[in-house]
Amino acid sequence: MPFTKTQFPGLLIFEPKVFGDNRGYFFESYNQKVFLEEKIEIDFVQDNQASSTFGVIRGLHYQLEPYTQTKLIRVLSGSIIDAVVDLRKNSPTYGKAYTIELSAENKKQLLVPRGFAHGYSVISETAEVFYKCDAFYNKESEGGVAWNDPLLNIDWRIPTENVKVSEKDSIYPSLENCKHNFEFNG
Ligand SMILES: Cc1cn([C@H]2C[C@H](O)[C@@H](COP(=O)(O)OP(=O)(O)O[C@H]3O[C@H](C)C(=O)[C@H](O)[C@H]3O)O2)c(=O)[nH]c1=O
Repeated sequence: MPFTKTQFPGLLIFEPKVFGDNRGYFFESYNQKVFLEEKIEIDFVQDNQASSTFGVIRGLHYQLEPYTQTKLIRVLSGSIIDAVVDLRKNSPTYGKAYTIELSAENKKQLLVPRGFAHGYSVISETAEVFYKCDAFYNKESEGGVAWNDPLLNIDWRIPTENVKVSEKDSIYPSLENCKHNFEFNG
């Protein structure tokens, strides 16, 4: 079964079957049939790709309704610590953070439902991250939570004294002061 549940409802680890041989490997990085077999029906509409160097943190970001995004995240090269925070107000894991190492080597993917803030740190020299989204980018609906919120206590596994973040990522509020939350649909 290519999907592994986490303690966070709807947050799944996806590990497609990898076909290795003396040339290298092949795998279907996404196949709608595999998701539909598990009753996971997502209409992805946008693919994103970002390259970052060691010590970068991007996040923790979300988009507000009606532009909330489900994301399927994987790493094309290098390694990241992928982090999500459950912002679904009635979820049993509301306010909790989850982290996982995603890498070109482990070929793991993370399926992040709508209602989570998402970010990642780069723990290799460089990392290229690719993710599918089921809603379009909408700058005006962007929001975020502080990557260094002490209550979230995310272990980014990089030295944070000289972390590389964008200007907007250095001014997002802590979760406690974040005025946004989302519906939880079980
Ligand atoms: C996200 C996005 C950005 N852009 C433009 C806007 C900026 O001119 C430039 C860089 O955007 P930003 O600094 O917001 O990129 P990230 O910091 O990687 O943002 C992402 O970081 C975390 C990890 C996420 O999960 C989100 O997908 C997204 O918020 O790309 C676009 O044109 N389309 C897009 O979908």
